[in-house]
Amino acid sequence: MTLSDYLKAHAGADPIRRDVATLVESLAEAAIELHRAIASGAADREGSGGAAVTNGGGDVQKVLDREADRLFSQAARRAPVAFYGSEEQDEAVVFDADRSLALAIDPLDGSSNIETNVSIGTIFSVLPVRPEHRADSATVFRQPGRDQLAAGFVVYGPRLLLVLTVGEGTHVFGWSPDTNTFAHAARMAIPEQAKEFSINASNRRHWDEPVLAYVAGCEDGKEGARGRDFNMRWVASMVADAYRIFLRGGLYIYPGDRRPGYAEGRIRLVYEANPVGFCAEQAGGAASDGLQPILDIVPTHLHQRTPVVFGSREEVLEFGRAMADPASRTETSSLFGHRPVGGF
Ligand SMILES: O=P(O)(O)OC[C@H]1O[C@](O)(COP(=O)(O)O)[C@@H](O)[C@@H]1O
Ligand SMILES: [Mg+2]
Ligand SMILES: [Mg+2]
Repeated sequence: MTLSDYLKAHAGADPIRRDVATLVESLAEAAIELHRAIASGAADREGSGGAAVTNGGGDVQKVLDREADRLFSQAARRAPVAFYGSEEQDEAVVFDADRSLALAIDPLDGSSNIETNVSIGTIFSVLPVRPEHRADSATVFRQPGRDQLAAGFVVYGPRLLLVLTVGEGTHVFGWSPDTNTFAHAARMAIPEQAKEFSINASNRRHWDEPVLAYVAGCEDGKEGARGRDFNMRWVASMVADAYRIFLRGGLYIYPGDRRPGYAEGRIRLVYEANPVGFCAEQAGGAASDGLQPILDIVPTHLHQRTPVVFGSREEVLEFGRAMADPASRTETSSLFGHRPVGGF
């Protein structure tokens, strides 16, 4: 089944679902274009002159970040998108407030890996536009992730893959260069148990006690309280870590830490944690900020950061227990260190 067939079957005669189908197809076309740009060596030309630019989040924008933003912005404009909120633009852009959808997007995820030929990606979240949003465009991206109509991510790796949920499970589609189409490959089911964890351990000295305690438990392996061994992986492209975790289980953790500006970690709620969280839940996994499911958080602004942990359901719960354990808690600064976890 092609992506197009899948979306048509989902949409039926429902006008909003048809709009979602049009948008997802348009994003998939832009992803193929970006894949071609990456494969052609555009990434190798990084740093070939021009002043460094930073986006609203303070991250350095690379040439490919801007090119990805241009491609997906055009794709959204061709589809029934009213509001376009991108990691690469300070403010949301209004295309036509009378249209039905809002798109929040991380056009290029894993930018630090661009020139190293490691998998990078695109993450997107589709939200409804209700009458109250038309008067004040800022409010449309304050909807909780639970309200998403569709979400997904593209992996530009050895294969070009699209992971998608429209609220009926999470599905992976693989692109074929022969037919130039995405074809359904599998419905994803994240294994309940994790054998791997993913965290940037170079930040260990900045972590709070509960995070230190959880990671120590994994590292202690069979000899420790967990009674089994864990492997560790960190690609530094969330899409690549997420796809591996969706396939074979595991836990991705980006906590708040004590570095200036990192009290709420690094990951953006609206266009990174929410779409991946929706895909994780729809694949039988879980996603939390340490206190509540990611999808229940009501965002305050487009570029808001959040601590995040997602992956195998049992391991997300286990992480939550470590966060709530008084024995591992101290009076520290970051969110995971302060907030009781559980009930997610
Ligand atoms: O550099 P760090 O701290 O390891 O963070 C890596 C994380 O940051 C991200 O690169 C953030 O995405 P961007 O490249 O879109 O800024 C994630 O993909 C990744 O998991
Ligand atoms: Mg990103
Ligand atoms: Mg990005």
